[in-house]
Amino acid sequence: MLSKKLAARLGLVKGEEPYLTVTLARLRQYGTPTEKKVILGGWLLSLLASISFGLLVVVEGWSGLPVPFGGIEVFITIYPPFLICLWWTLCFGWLWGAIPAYLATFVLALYSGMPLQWALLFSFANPLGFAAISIGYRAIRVPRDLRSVQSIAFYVLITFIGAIFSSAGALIWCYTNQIDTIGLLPIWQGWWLGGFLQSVLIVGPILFFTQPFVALWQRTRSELRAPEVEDLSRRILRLVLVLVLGVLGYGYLTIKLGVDRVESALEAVPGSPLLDATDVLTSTVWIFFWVVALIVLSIGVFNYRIFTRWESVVDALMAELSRLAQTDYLTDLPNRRAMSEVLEKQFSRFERHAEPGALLMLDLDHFKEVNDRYGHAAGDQVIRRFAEIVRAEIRLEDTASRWGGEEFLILLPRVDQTGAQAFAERLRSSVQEHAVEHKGQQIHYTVSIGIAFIGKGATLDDWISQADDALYTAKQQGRNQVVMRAGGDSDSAVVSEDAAPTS
Ligand SMILES: Nc1nc2c(ncn2[C@@H]2O[C@H](COP(=O)(O)OP(=O)(O)OP(=O)(O)O)[C@@H](O)[C@H]2O)c(=O)[nH]1
Repeated sequence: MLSKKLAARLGLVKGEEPYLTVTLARLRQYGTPTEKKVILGGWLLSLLASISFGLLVVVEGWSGLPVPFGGIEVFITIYPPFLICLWWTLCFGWLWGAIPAYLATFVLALYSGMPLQWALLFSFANPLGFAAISIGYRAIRVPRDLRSVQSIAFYVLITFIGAIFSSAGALIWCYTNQIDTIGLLPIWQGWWLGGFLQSVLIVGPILFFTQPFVALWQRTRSELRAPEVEDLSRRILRLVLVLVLGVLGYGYLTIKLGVDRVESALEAVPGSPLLDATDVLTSTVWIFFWVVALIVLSIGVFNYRIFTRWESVVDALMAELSRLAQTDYLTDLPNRRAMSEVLEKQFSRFERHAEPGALLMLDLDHFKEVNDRYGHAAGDQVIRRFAEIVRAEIRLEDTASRWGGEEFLILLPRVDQTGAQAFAERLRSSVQEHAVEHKGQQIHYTVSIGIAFIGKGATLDDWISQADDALYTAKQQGRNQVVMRAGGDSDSAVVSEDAAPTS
């Protein structure tokens, strides 16, 4: 996954404002009484208003305002349920808008005499448009507050696509009302244009004033949000498909309905020289359409390929960056920052499941002398060799880190005192036995080890400082030895001692 910060800075896919959707189940579980009252009450009111307005549209015969568009008079529909439900979709999530939109249209369709099976299908038109819009905002996380060029541009694009999908209802409406393709053109044009204009001119300003408050509230109420399950490239792929289908569907219907209209008009004048010219024109328009369709498809595929490539490059870079930030450059062991995270996890496992764990603090003895006598490069080599020995000794579930300078910290989870002691002793003697060769010289060195166990009531810091104390005792007692300290117990026990020269 992409780093949030980086992607936000790029302003491309994970902006500051993800499409936060509130789920009903989470609202019931985690919502405050006021939130439940305001949101559920508001939504139920919206549902009632949508159904009532939907019925009014049919009862009052609001068939749309006639407006000249593209050479014909189209009937721009005003459909209040669309406005209300689009707002809910944009601010709370698809289901919040889709359910009232579906029910409002369903009641309207049945009232106007549409057969049940067609009404069931017809009512999906607006939810379909809303789905396209929410897919868009899920993939491209531009804010919905319409306070920037980017935010407005995306809103206009995605509501256009949403309007095209929603206008699928016009096809069913005309079919069930036996309106032929000639009559379908002005209705369909008016349907999508109406949806689009309502989105931009009415819902847009409402969104401008309300969305910042909704977003602010949603940001602070993360427990109400639906968890995100899909990865980014799937979301982008869905958006590309929706855009391609929307644009092609729009182009296809516009041309098909326009051409049908011309052809039927020409049937009335057989033998007219216009027929030939129209044939040429329609064929040309269709060729143009298929060429554009191919171009739109290729651009879609191409953009998706660029995106996935970019995402995998960024992912690899981020993984490498995070590895570098967590790794010690000299030994390749986890560094102090990484080890601190591991320790916190182990400590919480101890607190929750009383899972035992031993912490070993190790320090190379008289290391200053090694540096002074053989040089800093030799000292580095000793540190590297020591890390190799540690790596060879630990199990898969253990974590060894360079805590700083010539100090190391090793965590042995699920280990008892005997096991920890045996491990430390093995390590200590292995170091003693393996001299480091540097420029033909044998450098002998030793290590002192302090062990501490997690104790009840102790904090993580206590645990680390107990290991440190044990190490200090080991140093005090002559170095090259292991000192173990049980959790919470201030008594330390020397478990091994084997003084040895450092060179
Ligand atoms: N070569 C090298 N030396 C380092 C590195 N990090 C720390 N040191 C050196 O390690 C030495 C640590 O010295 P001290 O803290 O005095 O401890 P010591 O000489 O090991 O003595 P005791 O710990 O008491 O046994 C210092 O000279 C540091 O400069 C490193 O990455 N490379």
